[in-house]
Amino acid sequence: MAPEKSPGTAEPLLVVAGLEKRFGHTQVLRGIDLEVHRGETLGVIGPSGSGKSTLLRCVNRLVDYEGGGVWLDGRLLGQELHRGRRRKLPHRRLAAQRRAVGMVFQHFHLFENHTVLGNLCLAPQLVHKRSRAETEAHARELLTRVGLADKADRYPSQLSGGQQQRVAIARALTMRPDLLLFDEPTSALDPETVGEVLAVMRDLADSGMTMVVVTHEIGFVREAADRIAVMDDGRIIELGAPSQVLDTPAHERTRRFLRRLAPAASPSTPAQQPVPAPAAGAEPAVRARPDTPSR
Ligand SMILES: Nc1ncnc2c1ncn2[C@@H]1O[C@H](COP(=O)(O)OP(=O)(O)OP(=O)(O)O)[C@@H](O)[C@H]1O
Repeated sequence: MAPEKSPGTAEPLLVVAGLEKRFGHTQVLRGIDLEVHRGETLGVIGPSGSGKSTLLRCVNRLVDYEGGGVWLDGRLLGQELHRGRRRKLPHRRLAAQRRAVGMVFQHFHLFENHTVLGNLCLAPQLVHKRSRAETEAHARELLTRVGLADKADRYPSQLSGGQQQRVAIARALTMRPDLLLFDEPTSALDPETVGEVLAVMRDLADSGMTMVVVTHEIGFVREAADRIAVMDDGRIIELGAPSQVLDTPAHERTRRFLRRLAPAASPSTPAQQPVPAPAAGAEPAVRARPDTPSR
């Protein structure tokens, strides 16, 4: 039985303990234990269907789970104790908790009939009730951070996929989240725009944002992640430093997964060229997709 208070004394920002998730009769998560510390970037890799996206969706409570728990900054997310039993939080309190966890999806989900600036201002204006000027100033600051200061008045359809995803990242940041989750943020992009999105993510990681990144971009996690978790069949089978997991994997299933990827990911191949960080206010340098899974 998972504890009601976050386990351990090191006070990680995110604690996942004993997480179990089923879809119908299919057990998708089989007891996930995970801690992510403040400022840490955790990469999550693994074969298709191993439960990576479901893990993220349980963390930000897009889906319910059957066992275990998720704690952010020591608080059990989405549930409360009532007469000694756990029960779901009322919607309003759940929504408030969820704001602390930003999420960037594979698809950008931008509002097509709003400008880039409008997309960034919608949620903060509704939720924080800040002045329009203050919200816009923060949005423009974030657009500069993702290298799109000059695109504030464009509509999403006027941007490339990579630029739209950078807007989606900036939008996630408007709520000033404590934790940012990325669910395969580059897998829907044209190869030529993948690098610019990875560069923005790298910049965020360097700035101390706490991030969990589900990705097949092994070159990115090798460089940018502090640790990598390998998922297989609903379990974390391996967790460690990128060099340890990618170059000397302990688990045969990790070795098999890495062998199926492009050579750049395979154990004992040299690290790739670093992902360029974007200069403030400038378009991040574009680079080719570092590796593509051969699934
Ligand atoms: N809403 C759902 N209803 C039923 N089954 C689901 C649902 N979402 C996911 N699954 C199943 O859960 C398992 C894990 O899916 P999940 O998307 O978490 O894996 P993944 O590791 O992220 O895969 P991929 O790398 O292909 O995105 C799969 O067998 C999937 O079919």
